[in-house]
Amino acid sequence: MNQHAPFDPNANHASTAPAFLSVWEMEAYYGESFIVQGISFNVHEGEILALLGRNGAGKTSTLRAIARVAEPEIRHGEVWLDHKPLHKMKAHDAAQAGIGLVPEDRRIIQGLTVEENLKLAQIAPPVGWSLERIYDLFPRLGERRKQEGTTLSGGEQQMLAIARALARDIKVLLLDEPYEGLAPVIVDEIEKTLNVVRDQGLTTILVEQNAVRALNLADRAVILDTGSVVFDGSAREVLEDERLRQEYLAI
Ligand SMILES: Nc1ncnc2c1ncn2[C@@H]1O[C@H](COP(=O)(O)OP(=O)(O)OP(=O)(O)O)[C@@H](O)[C@H]1O
Repeated sequence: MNQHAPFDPNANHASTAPAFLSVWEMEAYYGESFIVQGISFNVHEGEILALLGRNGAGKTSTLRAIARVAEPEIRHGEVWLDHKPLHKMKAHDAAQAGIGLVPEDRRIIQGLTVEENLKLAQIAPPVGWSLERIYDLFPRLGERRKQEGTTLSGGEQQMLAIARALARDIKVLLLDEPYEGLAPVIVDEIEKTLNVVRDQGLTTILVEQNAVRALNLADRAVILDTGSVVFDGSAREVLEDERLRQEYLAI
């Protein structure tokens, strides 16, 4: 796309389905370091997009830029969510517009129970899933609703972090390495919940080191390498392309 052409959030960079979240020629910087180098990709409503690439490729930076947290700073390009210009917003407004970022460190609030963590997420409208619906999806959290959140196991804390995002009225879930450090059986449980979330129409961007797991779950994949998009297509295509897997994912 021409850099000077007016941006059309309905235009498609790589697919025929209408875009729900559009990243267009986004450049992002930490200070003077140019980390995300003018990337464009679309995410469609109700899909799981795996955002993959080697260490340092720029995956976390891309999620952070979309969520408009303090750094990295977007200095060129646009990000649109359901016709709203995220690139013009601060993190709080991006969250209000429907971004639900679950960072790698999960940020469970100390001194609060599971239920209090969830209720805190619902303190400002618009409210998302009810506690009842959340406990249906995550029975482990329902059983531990009175337990302090920081005393949960790593997998339970990851579930709480995802549940807390769902407790708000979000449109897109941004997950940064949700499987890190978790036993395969817990990863299975989290995958099941992500499938349910997709069935309910929510859109997810999944950044994950475990690329095989992510590709088996995702509908589409975008692969980054040194801050640029090197692949944008179906997840199955990546699984079937040995060269792509070896060159960019080392699998
Ligand atoms: N706060 C920061 N200040 C300066 N540079 C940073 C900062 N955070 C990340 N970077 C740099 O940005 C580049 C991309 O990092 P990023 O964390 O986005 O990559 P990643 O693909 O998520 O990597 P990983 O898979 O290892 O988590 C790296 O070179 C990293 O050193």
